[in-house]
Amino acid sequence: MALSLLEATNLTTHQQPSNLSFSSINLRNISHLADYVSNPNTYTNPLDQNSFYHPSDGFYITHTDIILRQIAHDLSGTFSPPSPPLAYLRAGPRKQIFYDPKTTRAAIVTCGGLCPGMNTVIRELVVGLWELYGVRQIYGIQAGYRGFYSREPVELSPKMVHKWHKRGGTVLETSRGGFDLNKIVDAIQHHGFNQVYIIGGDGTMRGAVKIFNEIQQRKLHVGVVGIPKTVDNDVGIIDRSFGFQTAVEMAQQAISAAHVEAESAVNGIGLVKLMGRSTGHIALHATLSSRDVDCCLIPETEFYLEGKGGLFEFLENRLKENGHAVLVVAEGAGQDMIPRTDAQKEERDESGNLVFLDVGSWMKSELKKWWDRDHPDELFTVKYIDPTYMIRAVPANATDNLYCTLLAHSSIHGVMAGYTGFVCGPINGNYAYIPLEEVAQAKHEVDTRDHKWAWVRSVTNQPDFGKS
Ligand SMILES: Nc1ncnc2c1ncn2[C@@H]1O[C@H](COP(=O)(O)OP(=O)(O)OP(=O)(O)O)[C@@H](O)[C@H]1O
Ligand SMILES: O=P(O)(O)OC[C@H]1O[C@](O)(CO)[C@@H](O)[C@@H]1O
Ligand SMILES: [Mg+2]
Repeated sequence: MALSLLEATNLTTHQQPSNLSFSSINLRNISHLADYVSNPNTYTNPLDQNSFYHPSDGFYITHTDIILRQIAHDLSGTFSPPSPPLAYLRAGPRKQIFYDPKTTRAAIVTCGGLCPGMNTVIRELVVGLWELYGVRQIYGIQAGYRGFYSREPVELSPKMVHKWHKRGGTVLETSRGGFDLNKIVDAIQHHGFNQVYIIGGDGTMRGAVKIFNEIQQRKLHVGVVGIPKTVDNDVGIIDRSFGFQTAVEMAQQAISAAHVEAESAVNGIGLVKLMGRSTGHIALHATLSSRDVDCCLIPETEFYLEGKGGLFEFLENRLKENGHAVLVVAEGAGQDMIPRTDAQKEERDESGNLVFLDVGSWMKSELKKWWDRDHPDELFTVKYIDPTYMIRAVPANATDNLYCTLLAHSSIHGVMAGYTGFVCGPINGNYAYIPLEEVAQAKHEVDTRDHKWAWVRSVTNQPDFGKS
């Protein structure tokens, strides 16, 4: 929705800041309960009475507070960001809310794979709803989407969740599959939930869009918010997903171990497989942080093993020069090179995601075959480390914990203000409300044409596999 700036802000001309040079903005519309529930009641934000807050001028965020998606601009005009510039509503407490805390019943669910910080988000949703808004009916849905209709909700309180941020995983439990739209929305109605907090990855967000649409269809006074969780960092629009930094930090340990093993062997190769189904962000960031890596393979770039410019030639040179090499492979890399049986071609997990073969084991065996063929009389060692679940089944580090807290509180403020069908996340360091559908469709892949991937290649000196 493109609005003129004056329309978007309702400012009179004399109030318009004189140095504002955007003639219009593309402010992404966030659905609101008032769009389809007739005459919803409104209340003054209880933060007004909260002795810790003392809301002063500017404390409450208004519908005129926006976050711009694109903050880098080229004044020469060589690089043109989208015009009109994309903007999102800024997250934060609103003066007027659309829920009576006494009748608010919130449900929290976690879906998909684990990610550091899930428990922190749950904890902070509970504590935030309780302490900031005085909500007392807060429930955890167990075992993912299927838990809405197959398990009894668990009542949550600040006392109960007090230490959850110290624990990895999700105390509520999670699962894949089990998405039955009607059963889920029926259960939401049956339990009288009027706020639903959905923590999950791309698949979860696609499910959340359907729940939100169905709730609108049924004209229910129920707010739906998605809190993006993905250790792979593959959710688009937001700066990064929570838990990602923790995972990268954990990956360092595996890379260091692989390096030590490789260095301590004759012609030693340390091979590390890291998570990343369709994106190589963890592998890329771990490589850049570690500097022990000689080659990083990600799903976004193809590679080949044999011949000129191939991986084996590169490793051979590395072994000649240094006596050892470290190879990092994202789990989704090279999947089309691994032979699959017909049954394996069809294998899917409960959510319908293709089951990947273990690229690390395959690579280890290919490396051995190559060396035995080309250097039958020389020693050679491949040490394969697969820290897959170790990097995501840990509690969040301090930075991610803080991030989870702000994310949870910003989500609560948005829902209490009547917004629905949105995702909360940081854009250029500021928390914003983004339409759920937009996030469900956006994908965040490694851009192999940008400077970060060039850094990886310059740090490792790895081949470009015929790309340039
Ligand atoms: N297109 C879809 N429509 C409705 N529900 C979906 C859809 N895709 C996935 N889901 C449901 O969302 C839940 C989580 O999906 P999935 O297993 O793909 O994990 P995810 O949310 O992508 O998290 P991650 O991949 O980061 O672990 C599952 O219950 C799955 O059934
Ligand atoms: O074994 P699980 O629990 O299905 O999770 C594995 C998947 O989860 C992810 O971490 C995404 O959350 C992927 O990188 C990986 O393919
Ligand atoms: Mg996913």
